[in-house]
Amino acid sequence: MTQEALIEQLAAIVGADKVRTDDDSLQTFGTDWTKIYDPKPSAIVFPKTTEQVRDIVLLANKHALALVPSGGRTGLSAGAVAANGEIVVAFDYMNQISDFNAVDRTVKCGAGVITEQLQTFAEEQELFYPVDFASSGSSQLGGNISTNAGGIKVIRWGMTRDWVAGLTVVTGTGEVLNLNKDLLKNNTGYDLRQLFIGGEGTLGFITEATMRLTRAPKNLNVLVLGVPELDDIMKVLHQFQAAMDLTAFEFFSDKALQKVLARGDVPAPFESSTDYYALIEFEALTETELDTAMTLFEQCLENGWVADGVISQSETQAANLWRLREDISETISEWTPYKNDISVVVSKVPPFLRDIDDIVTREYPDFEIIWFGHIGDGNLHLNILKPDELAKEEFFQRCNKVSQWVFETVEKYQGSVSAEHGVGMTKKPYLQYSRSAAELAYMKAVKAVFDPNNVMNPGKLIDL
Ligand SMILES: O=C(O)CC[C@@H](O)C(=O)O
Ligand SMILES: [Zn+2]
Repeated sequence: MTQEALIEQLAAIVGADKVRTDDDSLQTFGTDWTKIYDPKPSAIVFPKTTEQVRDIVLLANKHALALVPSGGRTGLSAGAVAANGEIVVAFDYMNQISDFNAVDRTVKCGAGVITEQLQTFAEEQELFYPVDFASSGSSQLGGNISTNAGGIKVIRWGMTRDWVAGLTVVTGTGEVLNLNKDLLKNNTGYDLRQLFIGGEGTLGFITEATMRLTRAPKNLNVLVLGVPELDDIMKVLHQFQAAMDLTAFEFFSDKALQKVLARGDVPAPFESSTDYYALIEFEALTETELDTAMTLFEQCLENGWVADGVISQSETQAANLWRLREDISETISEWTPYKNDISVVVSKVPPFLRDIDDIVTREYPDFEIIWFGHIGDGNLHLNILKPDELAKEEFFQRCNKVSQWVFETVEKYQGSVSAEHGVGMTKKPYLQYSRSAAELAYMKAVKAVFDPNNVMNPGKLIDL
């Protein structure tokens, strides 16, 4: 099909004003935050309804076109990159929130609803949508669900998967499915909803989701502790978790902190510095929780695990302490980092981290290495920063070589090569370190059932 005919056919489905081919739009909507691949889509289309998405998918099947879904484009694994002339299906206009049900504590959201929009809506109902991350202001629910996004509160409230009551999807054959009917209990066989959560748009596109809401936490307190030894962070976690429920347990290195502080937006947590820091958040419904936290802090000091610490005295201070952790990713993006988002079960974190740290410090003596992440979930973010003088291609080539050893260690510890960022294109070559050959064969077979003509986000997650 000629480009002209393609635009005409797309315009017939969504209207001429909802198809864009100008260079600016192609560059913007053709990529995500990965910065590795150059965007090269052939058109951007903005459907407004599930039926329009279905018609786009049918058109793609008829003419062997490739479709890439696009949400807030905050992904870090190139899951929403169109680098091969694909048509980008952008969900920005499908951003309605409707059908709030106070009894069921559910609400219907278009795929293009922004995470923060749902969080604010929940607050207005005196409820809470707990999945949260630094990109909440721009990430969209369709993308969150397609990557099963995690974030900073997983230790208490779980991943996006845990909040999806029902889904409307358009499969790769153009079938519209309403999955799970928002039921809490539904044991009628295979839960197809779960295949689309974390499916990265490779089986079909999510157009609507019913999301669950919950009670809002009260009086959240934030504690930042300076921890000289990496291993001791896990001892601190264990000590706190044995005595109280935490809403977050994060960590970051001094190198990460120094980068954030250098921007001058937030003050240092305290005067002394240690190699690592733990950020702990907990709900204090009464004074008792605060007293418990203070006692635990003192015990950690006495045990020599912690050298210094601060507890938030106001919401502003709590927000500033959070920024020390939450601003890291955006701050270091200036160095075109090579990203790893790896996980193991929590009990294996200390030896796993030591092994990986040995590999990267040995193999990258001239590179800056930044550790941070959701250590309470066993999820570590390892970012290698590109030296200014090194070309992007050479830098990524050197990183790819070391990746193999990193992922062999992930495999040895039975961990995951992608904890919460998804697979996309960047982690696809390494999937076999986390998934067995038999699993991969089943995944391929599932892809073939839902998308036999390989029109849905081809080249991502798994190849047909
Ligand atoms: O940039 C990263 O490596 C992690 C981004 C995000 O998952 C975070 O936890 O801040
Ligand atoms: Zn993260």
